[in-house]
Amino acid sequence: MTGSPEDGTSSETGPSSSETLLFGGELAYDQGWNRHHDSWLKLGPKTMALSLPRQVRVAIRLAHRADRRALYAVAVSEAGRGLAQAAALVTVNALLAELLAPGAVEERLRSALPSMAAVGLLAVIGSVLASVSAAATGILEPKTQRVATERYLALVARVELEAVEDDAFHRLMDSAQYGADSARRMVVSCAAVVTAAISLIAAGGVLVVLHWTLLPLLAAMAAPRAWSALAMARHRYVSWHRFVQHVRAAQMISRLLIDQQAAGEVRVHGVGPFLLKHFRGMAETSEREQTRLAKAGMRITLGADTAAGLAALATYGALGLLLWHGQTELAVAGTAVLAIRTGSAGITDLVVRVTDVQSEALFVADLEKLCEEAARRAIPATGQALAERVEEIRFEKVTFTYPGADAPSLHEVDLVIPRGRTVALVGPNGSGKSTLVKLLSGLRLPDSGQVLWGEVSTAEADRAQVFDRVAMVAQDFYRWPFTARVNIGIGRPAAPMDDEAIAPAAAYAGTDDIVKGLPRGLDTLLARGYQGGQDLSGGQWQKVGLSRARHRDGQVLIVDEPTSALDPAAEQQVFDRIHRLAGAGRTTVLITHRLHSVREADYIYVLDRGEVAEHGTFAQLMDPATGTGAFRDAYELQARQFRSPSLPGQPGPETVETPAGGPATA
Ligand SMILES: Nc1ncnc2c1ncn2[C@@H]1O[C@H](COP(=O)(O)OP(=O)(O)OP(=O)(O)O)[C@@H](O)[C@H]1O
Repeated sequence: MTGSPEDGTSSETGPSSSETLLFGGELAYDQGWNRHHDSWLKLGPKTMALSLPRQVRVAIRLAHRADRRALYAVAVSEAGRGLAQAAALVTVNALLAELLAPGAVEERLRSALPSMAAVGLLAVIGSVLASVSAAATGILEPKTQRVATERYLALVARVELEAVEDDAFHRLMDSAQYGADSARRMVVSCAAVVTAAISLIAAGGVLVVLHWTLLPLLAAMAAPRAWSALAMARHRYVSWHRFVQHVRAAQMISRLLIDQQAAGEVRVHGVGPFLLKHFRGMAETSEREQTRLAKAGMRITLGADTAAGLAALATYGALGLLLWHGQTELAVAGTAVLAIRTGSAGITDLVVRVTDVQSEALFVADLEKLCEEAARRAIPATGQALAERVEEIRFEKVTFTYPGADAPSLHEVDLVIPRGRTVALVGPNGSGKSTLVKLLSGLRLPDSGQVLWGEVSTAEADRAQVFDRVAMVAQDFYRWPFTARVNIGIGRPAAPMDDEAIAPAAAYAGTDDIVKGLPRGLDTLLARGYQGGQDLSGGQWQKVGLSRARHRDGQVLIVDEPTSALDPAAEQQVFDRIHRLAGAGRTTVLITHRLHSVREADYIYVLDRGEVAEHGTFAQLMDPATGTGAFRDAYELQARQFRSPSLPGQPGPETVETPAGGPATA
């Protein structure tokens, strides 16, 4: 069956028509787990059995780190349960022998009493141990997940910025998130494997003692069910990988229908019915898959149950024959029936659990891989110490190319930032200003040349010390979905965040006035979509960002486009404050396209296509005798936009005079 994008129906195989229309083809999330698709299916029972100990070790190591006592409790109680089952089988054998022995009924009952009591006691012990195991697993599960998550998050937070922007590393991070959850589930599955294995060994052992022929009969009975469990697990796994995309896409469409940002268009453009139709299209595809899976499950189970039934018939027939020929006693046959039942359930359970452990282990392995990779790409925790007082930061022939880029973003840049001065970086879009400050602050390292903090280059320095001295308001500074207080205080997360500590920073950038207007003042949540949450305007956020940088109190303040969203009065105020800070001994690096605001900078570097086009003081750059014109032309272009010939008293564009007296060129 094929469908059309208009009716939202879908074909049996391949992408649905809704998928084709909305996503341009089969929607394939670039998730790490996709890579497991083949690897798991290639695993035969032998490989699975051989690799099992290693997977179990990984889970146990994590659980051990999470809660040693709970892990021991699970191990001991699961082992105890298996042993109790074995003991129960042996005791039942004795009990049946006593009950079926010749003699008076009263006599037989009396002699069987201890065995009866023992069977009862063993059942109680088994249930107590099962409860202990369930409780301990309940404690262990979330802790194991937390330990696994914390471990990789701590490592990931320390990797170089380059790794964060690397697609391959991102993919690994995606699958590692599943790994933490898998580690949790693996603990449960491992505990179940222990129980299933012990009860199987117990049943097998008892059968061998009773009559050796019963053991292969047990295997014949259990094999079809084990096979069906394995076959169904594989079916579900393949199906999940194929159809998880559809399910996710349907979820994504349903989220769009209630998305705050999309809400306007959903209503005004009538997008609602369109999305709803395709939601159904996507959901129906996965529903069809569920139906197919259910039918396949029915066929497999029917086949397996028939085979198991025939094997059971053969087993019980064999038992009957043994009895008939007097090769075994009735009591022994009774125990054998119990052992066969326990054993076949044990084998099926074991296969299912081992399959679970195996598939979860693939994700746990990803987690391990991520941790190794994150440790390898971590920012070194050691390095040369910076001088107490760094007199200047110097770029010496610094060249830097982003990974995968064709051309360098910075090329042989030389630049000096003296202590306590304001240095402005200006230049057209994409000229390398933001890249330069990333190298300055140690977030990136040069490919060649060096960035020196005093005598120490950032490549050799203890980078934690470099970061410690920098306060930064980047162009895309982060809007934390926390309270206003935290949004300022997070500039120095280890310091107190009380009113006294936050107030000066809030006042510095005019955030105090914004806070006064918030319903809960500093404790107002700045995140939409939560109760009591509120958003700010772009300019208000910019003030919060500046307050955060002020609160950080770093020796070097880097402000990248600090006023792009501010009104003219606020903009003037911010620049005044930035310059005042520099006067107080703080070094300031200012990136801006508002060229009039760099008049007061001590030094200006003009970048163009990753190179320093010219540098000097404002007066030098504006003077045709000393400036190349790169800065002066841009400055004049901006200045002219404020002068309109239609306004009385304003000169026309063609007659504009530069401050240095030279004619302006457009
Ligand atoms: N993460 C990145 N990966 C690859 N290339 C990048 C990355 N960031 C920036 N670039 C490239 O490096 C060059 C310099 O970019 P940069 O952001 O430093 O310019 P800018 O001067 O700050 O620009 P703007 O004034 O627009 O903010 C540009 O060509 C840009 O496309």
